[in-house]
Amino acid sequence: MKICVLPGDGIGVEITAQAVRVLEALGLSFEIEHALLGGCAVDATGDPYPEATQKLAQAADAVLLGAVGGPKWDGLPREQRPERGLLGIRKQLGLFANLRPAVLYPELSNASTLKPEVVSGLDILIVRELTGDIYFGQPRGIELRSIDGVQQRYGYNTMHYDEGEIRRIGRVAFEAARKRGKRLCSVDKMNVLETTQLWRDVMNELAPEYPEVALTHMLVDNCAMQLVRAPKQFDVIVTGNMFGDILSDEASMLTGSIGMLPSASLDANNKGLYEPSHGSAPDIAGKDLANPLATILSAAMMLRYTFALEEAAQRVETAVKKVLAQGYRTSDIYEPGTQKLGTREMGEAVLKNL
Ligand SMILES: NC(=O)C1=CN([C@@H]2O[C@H](COP(=O)(O)OP(=O)(O)OC[C@H]3O[C@@H](n4cnc5c(N)ncnc54)[C@H](O)[C@@H]3O)[C@@H](O)[C@H]2O)C=CC1
Ligand SMILES: CC(C)CC(=O)C(=O)O
Ligand SMILES: [Mg+2]
Repeated sequence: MKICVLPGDGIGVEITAQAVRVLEALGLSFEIEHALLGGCAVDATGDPYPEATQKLAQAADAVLLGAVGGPKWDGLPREQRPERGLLGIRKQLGLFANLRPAVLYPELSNASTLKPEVVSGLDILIVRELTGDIYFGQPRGIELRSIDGVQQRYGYNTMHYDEGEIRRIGRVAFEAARKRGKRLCSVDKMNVLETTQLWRDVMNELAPEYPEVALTHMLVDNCAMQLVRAPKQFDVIVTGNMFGDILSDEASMLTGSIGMLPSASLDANNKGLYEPSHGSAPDIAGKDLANPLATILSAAMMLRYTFALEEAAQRVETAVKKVLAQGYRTSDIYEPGTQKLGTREMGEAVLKNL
């Protein structure tokens, strides 16, 4: 069982260290190797996804990732940006299915930005397509063009999906809904974007194969509103890469913090990359303030999806629940009456409960 760990940048280093300790404490025979991705890789090699990392990631059964990016690298040419390394590994490993569970732990009811009665029992799964859409579409660029006789900078990106890409993520979402609450909401912007008209058509074509799942559709702007109005109406949400990126950050706050939202990015054979849904949080990096629970819960998803170690996954998830029940909190989910811990201490509290 080979795991490639890519801490990345900013808080990525601090939070993956805690998740690795948890994995090691399980007493399973993992071979764990570390490599560079993102800004740290640019600094060391000039490439956000260097060849040595590619080899390790391809040879591993699973990848555990922290986060990449930060202001230090913002001025670089687009191809050298840390985020290109992240898109690169997702594409190269064929990780088209991004599962982002937004689950409210009852202890965090007051940390949610919504009233406890609106979020109690919240359990949404966002299924985000991860290797297509406008994040990958060609052509793209910023160039000088003559427009209305004036030389101007012109920026452009291309949104596209083929029906095969939509069908395979649709199947993942229907299967997930079948195993859960049997409700699937497909989110698009079909009223203005042809790409997402196709998205809706393909979802409708798949529906007869899953008669036990109730498929509905929602425009993305309405979905953004409904998530904060009445989030419990959702069971599984399936959407494209960009909409899923945005909606999952929004959904994270219903659970108390983006530091609580794990993710699994899977290929067709459940080889996976596991990472928290947040970024490198430069504002708190290096201060021992970051919440490591999203990364630890991502490691639990790794145990479940890639290694089929359901019992070990549940051990980790139970340890996280116990830590919250014992009143331990990092700053992002702190409220009076609870005990504030740093990143490392929170990792230790999980370890003690394993
Ligand atoms: N998967 C990845 O590697 C991602 C990378 N990024 C990159 O990260 C950098 C920063 O992006 P931002 O827009 O600031 O998003 P961010 O997710 O890094 O941070 C947004 C806010 O959430 C807080 N936050 C994030 N994770 C937290 C945690 N575990 N515990 C406590 N608080 C946490 C941060 O302190 C910040 O206030 C950028 O370079 C961006 O491109 C952004 C999103 C995902
Ligand atoms: C490079 C970005 C697409 C990363 C991100 O925000 C995400 O995957 O959630
Ligand atoms: Mg994001």
